[in-house]
Amino acid sequence: MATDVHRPVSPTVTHAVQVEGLTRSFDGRAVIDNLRLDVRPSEFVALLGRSGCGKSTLLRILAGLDRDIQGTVLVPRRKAVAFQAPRLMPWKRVWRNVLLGLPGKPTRSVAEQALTEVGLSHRSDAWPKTLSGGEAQRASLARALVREPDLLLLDEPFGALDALTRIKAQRLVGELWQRRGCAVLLVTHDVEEAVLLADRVLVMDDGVIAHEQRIDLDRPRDITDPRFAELRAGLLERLGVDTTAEAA
Ligand SMILES: Nc1ncnc2c1ncn2[C@@H]1O[C@H](COP(=O)(O)OP(=O)(O)OP(=O)(O)O)[C@@H](O)[C@H]1O
Repeated sequence: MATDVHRPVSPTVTHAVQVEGLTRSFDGRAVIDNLRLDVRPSEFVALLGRSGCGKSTLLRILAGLDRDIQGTVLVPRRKAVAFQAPRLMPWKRVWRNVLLGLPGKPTRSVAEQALTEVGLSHRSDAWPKTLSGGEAQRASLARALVREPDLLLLDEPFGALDALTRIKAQRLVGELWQRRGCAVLLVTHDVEEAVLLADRVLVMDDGVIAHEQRIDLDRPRDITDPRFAELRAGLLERLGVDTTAEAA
């Protein structure tokens, strides 16, 4: 019999995420089908996969936003999620958005600290509509950080940003991860981003983790390193992208 367990675990255990036999169906179709996934504490894992393969569904389940599942999902109590759309409340100033939903009565200084960490303290009093795309995304990251997560779930957080802002945001997330030491699960469409940031890249297909690639390159990573290009090409191939034209 399948178990339905979605409970927080102590962050001192050997896993930040432990998923077994996870199945999620929509209208009788299993989008996630008996999936197994382990993420170690402090590990940075990137999740790739063709559009519609179930990446966001998996992330929502890990975030506790979808509990209509079969299987076992163990995640830390302290977790936070940031989505592609920053989801800021337009009627609250940036610092109040950062504290939104936090339990207790957090002081402004808690928000200020997180905003400083993402380089946005100068926009603390601003209204969300006055922020640039990159600033709004950093506010969203600050909102995740004030939760002091043991697990940070990122769903295409840089997807809507222009190329330069995206590079800066990627660098920021890499720095935050190294400083905070939390586990990160990053859903992305960008293979280069995955190889740049992750310890391990997973490729999802047919409702399971179909492929796993460890990235054993020193940090900060050099995208001109031939080994970087090799890993990138291997993953693109796994995703069914023909890279021969690129190589020619
Ligand atoms: N609430 C829902 N009701 C019905 N079907 C859903 C629901 N949520 C997701 N699905 C379906 O589940 C499948 C996986 O969706 P999901 O958003 O997880 O994919 P994804 O891999 O994140 O896609 P993308 O990369 O395009 O964001 C899709 O076929 C989607 O239509």
